Amino acid sequence: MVGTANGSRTPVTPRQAFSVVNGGQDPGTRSGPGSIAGSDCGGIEFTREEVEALLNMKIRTKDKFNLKEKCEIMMEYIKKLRMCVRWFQEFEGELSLEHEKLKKMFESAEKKSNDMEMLMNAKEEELNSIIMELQTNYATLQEKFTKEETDKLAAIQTLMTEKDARLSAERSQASLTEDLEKALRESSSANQKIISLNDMYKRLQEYNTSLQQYNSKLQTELNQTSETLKNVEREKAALTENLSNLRGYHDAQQEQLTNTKASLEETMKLKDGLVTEVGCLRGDLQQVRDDRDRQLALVQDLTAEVLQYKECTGKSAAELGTLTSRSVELEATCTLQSETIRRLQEELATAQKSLEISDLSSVETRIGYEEQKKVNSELQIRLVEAESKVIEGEALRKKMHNTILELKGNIRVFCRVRPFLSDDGIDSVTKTISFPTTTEALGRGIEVVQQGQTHPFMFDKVFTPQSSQEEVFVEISQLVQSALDGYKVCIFAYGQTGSGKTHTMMGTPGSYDDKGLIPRSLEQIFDAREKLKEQGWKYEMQVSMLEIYNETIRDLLSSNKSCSTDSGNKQQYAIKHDSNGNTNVADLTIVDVRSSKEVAFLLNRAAQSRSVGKTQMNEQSSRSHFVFTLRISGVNETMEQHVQGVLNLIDLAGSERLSKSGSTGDRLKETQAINKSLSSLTDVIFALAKKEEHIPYRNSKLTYLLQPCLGGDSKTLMVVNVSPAPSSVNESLCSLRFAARVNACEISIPRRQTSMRYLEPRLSYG
Ligand SMILES: Nc1ncnc2c1ncn2[C@@H]1O[C@H](COP(=O)(O)OP(=O)(O)OP(=O)(O)O)[C@@H](O)[C@H]1O
Repeated sequence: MVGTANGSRTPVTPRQAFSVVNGGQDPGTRSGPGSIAGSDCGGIEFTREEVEALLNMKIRTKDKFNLKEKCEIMMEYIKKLRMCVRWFQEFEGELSLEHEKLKKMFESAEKKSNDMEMLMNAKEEELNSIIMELQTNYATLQEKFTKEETDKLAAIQTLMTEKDARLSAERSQASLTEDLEKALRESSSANQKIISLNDMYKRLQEYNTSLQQYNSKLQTELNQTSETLKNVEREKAALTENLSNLRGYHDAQQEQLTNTKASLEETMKLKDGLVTEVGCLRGDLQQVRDDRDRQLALVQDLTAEVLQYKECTGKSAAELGTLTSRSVELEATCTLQSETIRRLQEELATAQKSLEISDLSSVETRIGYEEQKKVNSELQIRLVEAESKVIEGEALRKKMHNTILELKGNIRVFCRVRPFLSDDGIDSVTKTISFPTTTEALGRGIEVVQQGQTHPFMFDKVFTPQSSQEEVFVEISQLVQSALDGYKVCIFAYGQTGSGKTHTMMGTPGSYDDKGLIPRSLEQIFDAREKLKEQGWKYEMQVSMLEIYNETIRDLLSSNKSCSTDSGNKQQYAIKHDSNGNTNVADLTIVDVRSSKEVAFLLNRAAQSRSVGKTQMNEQSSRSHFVFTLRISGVNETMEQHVQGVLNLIDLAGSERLSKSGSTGDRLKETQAINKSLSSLTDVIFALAKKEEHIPYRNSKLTYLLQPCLGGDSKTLMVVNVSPAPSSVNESLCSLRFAARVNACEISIPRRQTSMRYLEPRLSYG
């Protein structure tokens, strides 16, 4: 389409233009070219078809020989052609103008487009950075979204639970409505009762007031009891001192008694000798007396005979002489014997006198002995009383101490020093560790001497090398018991290699007296379970055991050996904590147990799976952290109560320094992993002590696993084991310093996990 000659761009359809050329006639209906109105072409336009039609037009006349007509038509045709040519020229000029204009427009458009492109590039860069930012935001949002999604799922679950609860509440509401109606019916009769109840209410109010008074009295008494407790503490100190005095006195009395006994025995021996001597003398005397009597009888017989002879006449003087000389002889013998008898009687009297004296002294000694015995038994009774008072006072102290610690939320720390071993070297005489005996520090203090300098420490309890496994267990038994009451309990042994951690936790295999805390705790728990049965409690127990070796969790109860490491699958043994502070380790073998024997069997199995390495320090040194977990779930249907406790018993790997362990190669890697996790433990403890906002639990598997025990609401006890060897003094000092920091660390107050509902069948880890 082309424009009008004057440049106006009024559109003209081809038919219009054609009709103008053909003088308003349709070319299809016309045989010749149309005549042009007017002499020039101004305002007339030609279409391509019209131009072609004009060029192809054949001049036909009715009469072939009528030249005039032919000439006129030709003239007309030429005129049209001229008009067409003029239009064409004008149109061409117009077109070139248009072309110029368009060219200019194109150039300016091109410039604009370039500008636009530059602008677009800048814009694109800007947009790219915005996109990047948005992508980062998107990732964060995605993360948040996932978290929200998880929260949402949890919320949905809670909602479902609440929905169930609501439905049951609705059901109970319906029944309550029924009850209400019933109650309304009863209310009229109850109204009458109200009057009497009002009376009772008044009386109750009075009772309440008296109770309040009683309560305030109790409060005062409590304050007094606290005061008394302080007094008891003071008394205990005095008693302890008194006791030690009494012991000294008792020892002296005992010694005196032994001496008296010895002298009594000697006197008795002397007396026996004298009695025997007196017996002999009496025998001799009797014999002499018998002799004398016999002689006297003989003398009398003879005298009678003499008299008889004297009377008789026929007796000769010789016979008389003989008889007289015999009688003189006999009289002399008699005198001699009388003398002997007198002497013997004198001797007897002396012997009797000395016997009396010895009897007297023996009676005196006996009286002294009896008195001594009485004093001794009195002392014994006083000693027993004093000891029972000390024990009572100690129990009270412990209870108060526990309460204070529970209120303070501290991690409790016990320290145990093992005895000297033959492997500790030749220097067993130098004493680097001592135990102060002052009232304040008795049983709680320990002092380490390093390069002439004494470093004192105080813990909740200090066990000397003489302390038995039983004594250690007695101190933790209450803690173990509380796992049955629904508390989370965590006991872990810390210390350098060979300091006695495994001995404390496990004991010596096969030795009954040397059983460690783990077997003793289990025996206590299973015994207590039997006793609690009488009160309607039913308990279910589950055991799991794992070790963390080179920052990798191993399932020690897994029957599939190839599955016992998580190196291949990151999801396996993943540690997860839920919002209730419970911990679960994915895919960990959990075994239901019914007796301590079953657990002992599992402990044996775990011991076989444990990785044990050798270092220069300890032939059987364990190179991994061992975590024993007992989950306890108790139900009391009568009381409608459910408790869920956890007992975590942990034997940590040795805390020695690299230089001391002398490790190389794989052992070095192990030591580094152990040190990493132990230093993470230190970081966590220190962050907790400083009450920092961020606690780096995730820095190691050990701390992440123990998160609820360290910063949560569990009862936690650390046993720091120490070697008495002078060669280990630096390590001992490090361990004790760490333990002191742990002791000062406050965690939240232990919370009992108890509910009226039934809990999940798979109990949580911690
Ligand atoms: N209280 C103790 N009474 C008697 N012997 C003990 C005592 N404590 C430790 N021992 C002995 O000391 C040695 C080392 O103890 P143990 O293996 O328990 O140390 P450990 O700290 O567990 O070492 P590791 O870090 O290598 O596991 C053992 O032979 C053990 O029997």
